[in-house]
Amino acid sequence: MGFLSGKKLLITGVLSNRSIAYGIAKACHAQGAELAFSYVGERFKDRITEFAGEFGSKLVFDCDVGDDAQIAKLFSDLSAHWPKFDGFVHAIGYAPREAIAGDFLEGLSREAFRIAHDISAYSFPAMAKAAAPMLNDKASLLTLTYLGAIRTVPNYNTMGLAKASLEASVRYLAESLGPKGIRVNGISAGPIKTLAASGIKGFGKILSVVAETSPIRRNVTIEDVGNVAAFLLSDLAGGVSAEITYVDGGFSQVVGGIAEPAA
Ligand SMILES: NC(=O)c1ccc[n+]([C@@H]2O[C@H](COP(=O)([O-])OP(=O)(O)OC[C@H]3O[C@@H](n4cnc5c(N)ncnc54)[C@H](O)[C@@H]3O)[C@@H](O)[C@H]2O)c1
Ligand SMILES: Cc1c(CN(C)C(=O)CCc2cnc3c(c2)CCC(=O)N3)oc2ccccc12
Repeated sequence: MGFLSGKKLLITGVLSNRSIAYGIAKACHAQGAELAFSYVGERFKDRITEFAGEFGSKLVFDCDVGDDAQIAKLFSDLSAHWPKFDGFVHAIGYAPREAIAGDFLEGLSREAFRIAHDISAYSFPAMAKAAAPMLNDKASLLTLTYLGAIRTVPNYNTMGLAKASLEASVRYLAESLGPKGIRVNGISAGPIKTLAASGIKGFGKILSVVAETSPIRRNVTIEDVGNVAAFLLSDLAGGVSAEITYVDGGFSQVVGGIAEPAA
């Protein structure tokens, strides 16, 4: 009997078996959770249906979080299977490419800023608002953020601003939903080679610097993130809310460039 037995959880953001959301789904399934999935793009339906099958689930829904009607439809369709459920994972992030490369100001535009904040930040409270009437007490909401929200990470640029907003939404959602017994948290994950990381200039360098600098002297994996996510989604974390938990091997706590590189 896993520590998520009896929990019904919606997982967004599974795009490949390297997705952080895939690691989270795997860990939650291993602890006995019942899972549902959302994805974006009809062309991925078969792939996501296959992933869901790996986790004993047939519940897959197409939802572009940039469209309020699709968010509403996601939860009305889900309610046909799950009148009530126990939480969701928001593993969604996007900014136009020019907004996450090169000089911050050169890549800055009102449209790129709007899109980054709409998809990467607004979508989390928007999903929470739509899901709230269906959430059991002791439900748990979780989003994924990055160090670039609080520290300047070269090239992360407008995504850093969106993640700062996302992290603030964790605190305000926790305040709004807490009286209903619902907890809201974030995981700030270290860099992981996923599709969202592909094509990022200098990503390889970021990975190697982190592997050399972080106290655990390695990069984190989607399994590392998945295990902490499963904990935060469970009643074991009943006393944790409005919190950003770092799953980055301690990297964010070390002043770079001073420690001896790993032997
Ligand atoms: N990979 C990393 O280094 C890293 C580190 C810290 C945080 N994160 C965050 O983790 C989360 C998951 O990203 P990932 O690294 O697993 O990459 P990924 O590409 O596997 O997942 C990103 C997901 O966002 C989804 N998405 C994008 N636009 C969407 C939209 N309009 N509607 C619905 N879904 C949409 C994609 O379909 C995809 O499933 C993101 O929030 C990302 O910012 C990633
Ligand atoms: C780490 C790290 C990441 C991974 N990460 C934490 C992320 O949050 C990735 C976010 C992301 C958002 N939008 C897009 C893309 C990635 C690539 C494809 C695209 O067109 N748009 O991205 C970086 C960008 C610059 C510097 C570091 C990083």
